[in-house]
Amino acid sequence: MTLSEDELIQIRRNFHQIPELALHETETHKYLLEVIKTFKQDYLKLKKISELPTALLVKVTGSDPQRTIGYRADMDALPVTENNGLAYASKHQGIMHACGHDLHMTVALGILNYYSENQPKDNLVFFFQPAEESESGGRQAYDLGVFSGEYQVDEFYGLHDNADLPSGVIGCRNGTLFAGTTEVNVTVHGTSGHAAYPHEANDAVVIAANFITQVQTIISRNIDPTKCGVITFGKLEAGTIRNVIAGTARIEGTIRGLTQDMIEFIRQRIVEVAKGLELSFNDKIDLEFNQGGYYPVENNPELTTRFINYMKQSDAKYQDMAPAMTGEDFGYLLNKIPGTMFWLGVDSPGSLHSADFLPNEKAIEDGIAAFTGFLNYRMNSEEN
Ligand SMILES: CC(=O)N[C@@H](CCC[C@H](N)C(=O)O)C(=O)O
Repeated sequence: MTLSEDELIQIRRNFHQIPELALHETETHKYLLEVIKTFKQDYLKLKKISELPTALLVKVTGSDPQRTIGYRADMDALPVTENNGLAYASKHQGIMHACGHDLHMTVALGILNYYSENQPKDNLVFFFQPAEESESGGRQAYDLGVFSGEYQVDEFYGLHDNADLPSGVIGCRNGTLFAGTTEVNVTVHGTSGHAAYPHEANDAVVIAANFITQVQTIISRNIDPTKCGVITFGKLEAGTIRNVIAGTARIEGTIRGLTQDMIEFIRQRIVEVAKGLELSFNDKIDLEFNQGGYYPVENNPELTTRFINYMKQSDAKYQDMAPAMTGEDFGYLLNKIPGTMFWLGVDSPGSLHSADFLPNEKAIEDGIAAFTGFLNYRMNSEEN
């Protein structure tokens, strides 16, 4: 049975109530299986990955396959406490689908549901991917070799919802769509002591404050203003009480650039700033960098031109986009397999990753219609 709009919205709300952090998506995985079991099974084949147990691959066997087309939907949520007063709010304290992966999975299920009823010409592989926000689930799956044999994918597609685009609008661009990112962890080792005797201690809070301010000058003073770079420290922890000088501080952040060269440049300058602070404060600063699979998201020219041309002449609402500084480990998959990532507008009052993120659920149907329309054209048009 084809899922109705109300059923799809209910599915998204069910996902919304059970958000789980990267690599812990067990309830989500179980619910995905529950939903997929209600679909007609004739053309479907499910594959689990023992080393990545929350992931799920679903193959739809084509009637006369020329190729295998992959579609990825990410599954994980964020450590954010929801602030929307919803009847279907998160049941998991302090965790929220603040990046819309509940909606991504629902769109994927809608597309899968359609092709479970209407056998596609080409083979399709749906990849429900854990750990997009951290831990690089896409990269892990690829490196485990899951996209091989009958799950080998010739071209890959995936969407991300966009809070600022009108609901249902498809946004895309050829070339770089998203930045590459690298996670950075900083541990400042000072010496603790009494608040009244700062000269006998080495205050890690003061060093951390200097580190953060100096590192921000990399963006404002070291990079060409016409090129894009971002450094954000989203987490800072130090100390235990007001009258004890903190001996250590821990800072966690992310650096971003539209090219790998920019990421490398920012990384190198952070190392230099840390060395300078070690000299001036006589402390020790440990740095850890981890790019994982968060490569710049590079859309394939040929496939993306076809995708954009289709969207422009179809019933879909389409908008050309500038590159964004969001990251995605779909960048790793697109580095290995050609494909296209695109935005789906959800017109949310709160931004992505905020406690107020609230996508317009009407976008679910629009996303399904736009992408199934594209797939039917890709698979059946003479000129392809
Ligand atoms: C779409 C989105 O918001 N993605 C995340 C990806 C995180 C990458 C990595 N963990 C990092 O923080 O650099 C993003 O924050 O852009």
